[in-house]
Amino acid sequence: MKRIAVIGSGTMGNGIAHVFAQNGFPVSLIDISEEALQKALGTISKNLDRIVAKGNLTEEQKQQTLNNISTHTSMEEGVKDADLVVEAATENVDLKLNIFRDLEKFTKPEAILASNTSSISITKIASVTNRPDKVIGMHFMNPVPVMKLVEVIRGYSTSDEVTTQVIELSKKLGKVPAEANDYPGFVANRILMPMINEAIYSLFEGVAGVEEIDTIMKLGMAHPMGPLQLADFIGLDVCLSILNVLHDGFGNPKYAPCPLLVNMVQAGHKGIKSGQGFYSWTHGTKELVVAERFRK
Ligand SMILES: NC(=O)c1ccc[n+]([C@@H]2O[C@H](COP(=O)([O-])OP(=O)(O)OC[C@H]3O[C@@H](n4cnc5c(N)ncnc54)[C@H](O)[C@@H]3O)[C@@H](O)[C@H]2O)c1
Repeated sequence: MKRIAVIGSGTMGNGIAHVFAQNGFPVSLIDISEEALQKALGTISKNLDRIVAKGNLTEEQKQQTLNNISTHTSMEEGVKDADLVVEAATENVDLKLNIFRDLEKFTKPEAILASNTSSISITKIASVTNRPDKVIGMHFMNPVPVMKLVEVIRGYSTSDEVTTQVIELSKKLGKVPAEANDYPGFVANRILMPMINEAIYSLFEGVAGVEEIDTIMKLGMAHPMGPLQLADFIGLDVCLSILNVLHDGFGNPKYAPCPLLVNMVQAGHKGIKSGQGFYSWTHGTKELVVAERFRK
């Protein structure tokens, strides 16, 4: 696999383009918004500066990395030569199905089509193409240049050959791939989201406060941050939507989202992105201040 196309240049797309480009792959970065593309290039350049400052990359390698990236607002133009497309557009089923219908038309028939979706069925995405054996999940973690894991998700019809190719490619990026089958939440979110939901239930039922829950899980389990802080980072709306996918997909009440989470999202308290969640983020992300509502 030589030429890569990345669809969507937001949080994940710019990181995915960055790691491919830094590892010598020519990347077409595609977004419907020219502004998003320019922002992504700025973010990639800043992130590369950080790697240069640490002595892990030369200024020349930084330039080569940036030269490996071309930007496009036309999907047809951006994907025409791609051997692998990684779709990292907004998490919305209909939007992704439309993108994959277009990819079926605009890519070479042998191209592998991957999605970075957190929760949408790879099998469902594959069903709108004529090559379900070549459709696969490549679930990178945020921030992509830092996080080692790629959860490789096999749809119901994904071939062994394509899975092996994607696993080998992930290793070439310096990542550690781990294979999972396509069931709701795959592995990462199937385990993470119930933990976050249980933390929210513990708060909702008055078992402990925000700081106590996060301190217990952070220090007791050696997690880098507590589950409530992590939920604020991920976005409470994103957590709610993934819990709904688990709840609907398995029909098991153990995945039912905590009513407190539902209320917070309805009130627009979505975590860092809205400034308020379990913590108040109005002063930035350095200082942890428990949101007023949860102060004792
Ligand atoms: N943010 C995370 O922590 C995270 C982690 C793992 C996986 N994901 C998954 O990655 C995907 C992207 O998430 P994100 O957080 O980067 O979203 P984001 O909102 O930051 O970026 C999405 C980008 O997609 C673009 N876009 C929308 N429709 C498009 C189209 N038709 N063609 C091309 N571009 C289009 C938007 O303009 C935007 O720039 C989602 O599927 C999400 O579930 C996110």
